[in-house]
Amino acid sequence: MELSDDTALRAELEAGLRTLGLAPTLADPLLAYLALLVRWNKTYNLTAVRDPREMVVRHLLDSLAMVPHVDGLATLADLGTGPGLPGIPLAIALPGLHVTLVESNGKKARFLREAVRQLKLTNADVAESRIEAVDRPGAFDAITARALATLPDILAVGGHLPKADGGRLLAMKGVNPVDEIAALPAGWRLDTVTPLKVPGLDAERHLVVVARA
Ligand SMILES: C[S@@+](CC[C@H](N)C(=O)[O-])C[C@H]1O[C@@H](n2cnc3c(N)ncnc32)[C@H](O)[C@@H]1O
Repeated sequence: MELSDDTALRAELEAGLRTLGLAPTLADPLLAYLALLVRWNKTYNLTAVRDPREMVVRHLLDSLAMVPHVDGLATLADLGTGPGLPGIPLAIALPGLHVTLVESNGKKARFLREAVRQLKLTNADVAESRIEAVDRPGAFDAITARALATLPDILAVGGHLPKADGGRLLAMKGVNPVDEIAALPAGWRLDTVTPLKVPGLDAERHLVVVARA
């Protein structure tokens, strides 16, 4: 059965989208992305999460919980995006946002290019590169990263990418990372820490926003 025909999966995704205040019509492109991820994951090992139902919560809805914090930005770089998380769900939900998916692993980058092409995501591009080698200083309103590194380590490799005036790091974290916040490098300050409620997920989630000092 095609994933898009799995009515229980679709219902769970649509309910989650409603809870997040997002249009249930996003379920179609999101399920198309999920189908590609499930198919490629069999041979490419893109994510350890293999159950599509778990992917809906832990990948799609978790990424989309960021939407209110990204809405209104023009450019976002998703650092160490892996199979496109959170970047691809964000690009699907926010057509006015341009997302650059940064990933150094060749297999994952190949999947990303194929996903961008098949999903016709005109607002996303793939940078197959080490983050620290992305030569676009100050090009982005914000950078984001999920499951990549500590806040200081993310800034060490990607701190050159947010724009000089008002550029931010929006990091998805589990528990409130107080030790990482205390270790922020010079030139950066904590802006906000917002608990996120991901539909269907009990685990703690936080969005940490770090701004240029
Ligand atoms: C644990 S995965 C997380 C993937 C995704 N963000 C997620 O939440 O599922 C970390 C990813 O970052 C990539 N990565 C780690 N360091 C990197 C670097 N310096 N430059 C580019 N990609 C990097 C790895 O190849 C891997 O795909």
